[in-house]
Amino acid sequence: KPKKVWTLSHFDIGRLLGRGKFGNVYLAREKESQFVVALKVLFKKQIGENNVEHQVRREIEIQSHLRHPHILRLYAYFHDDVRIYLILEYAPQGTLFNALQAQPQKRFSESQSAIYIKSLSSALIYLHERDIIHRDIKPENLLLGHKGVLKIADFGWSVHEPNSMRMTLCGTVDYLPPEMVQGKPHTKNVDLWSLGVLCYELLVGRAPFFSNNYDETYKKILKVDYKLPDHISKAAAHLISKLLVLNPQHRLPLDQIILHPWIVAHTQ
Ligand SMILES: COc1ccc(/C=N/Nc2[nH]nc(C)c2C(=O)Nc2cccc(NC(C)=O)c2)cc1
Repeated sequence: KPKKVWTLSHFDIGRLLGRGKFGNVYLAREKESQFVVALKVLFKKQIGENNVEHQVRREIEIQSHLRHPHILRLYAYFHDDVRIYLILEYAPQGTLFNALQAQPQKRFSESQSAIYIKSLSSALIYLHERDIIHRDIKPENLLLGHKGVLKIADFGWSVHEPNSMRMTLCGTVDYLPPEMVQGKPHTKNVDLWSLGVLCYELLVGRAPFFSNNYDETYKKILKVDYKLPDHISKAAAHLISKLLVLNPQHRLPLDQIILHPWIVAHTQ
């Protein structure tokens, strides 16, 4: 099927959805079909200045071929002299980061958390089968579609609210696994660690190794130094303890995560 060449004139541009380091995300509607999308605008100048052209190309190449219910679609892309435009699936309920903040106790129930972890695990199985790793699964990079269906939405450029305090110049370090903190090469098992960090954060409302400065956080990560509040069930605590494991090879594999009693108990 010949590739359609898209231009900005094919779209009505709507409100700003969020800001990012390399550009902003706007609600948009394709004029002919009235199909609603999210249009992410990346500035070539910033991309050039930060030497991430190759990363942009690779991320677009990967993302445009992925088809999974829990991975945000990249439908197409186009560019002009100044910007690159990504035509992305629109997820109406916004980021999981925002949804977490909106919770009365800033945390989700065990059932809701298990549903999110199962959705993510199935997306990661799909990605790992294709040797795609390190999808940077933190709440800022996860979106909620119709009916609150979770979607991995990162391109490697986490798009964040202007006020998401956790953003540092290179993004939050809370989710880094020990091997990456030590600058060792990372394998797909980094995703298992991040899944454990996310599971903790969804249930508790803060990251397991959170502290006020990088060095403190790094120290805690390398010692796997975290505590679980009493309200966390034994089953959830068990799953987290099988993911926040120093040795990447000893982390619970994805196919066993979706069969874990805590996941099974909450997702039928
Ligand atoms: C400010 O309140 C909002 C509520 C919902 C949204 C929905 N965004 N949905 C998206 N679909 N596809 C993409 C890509 C996006 C997206 O990037 N959203 C986005 C980006 C940065 C920040 C936020 N903020 C929130 C609160 O979700 C959303 C965006 C903003």
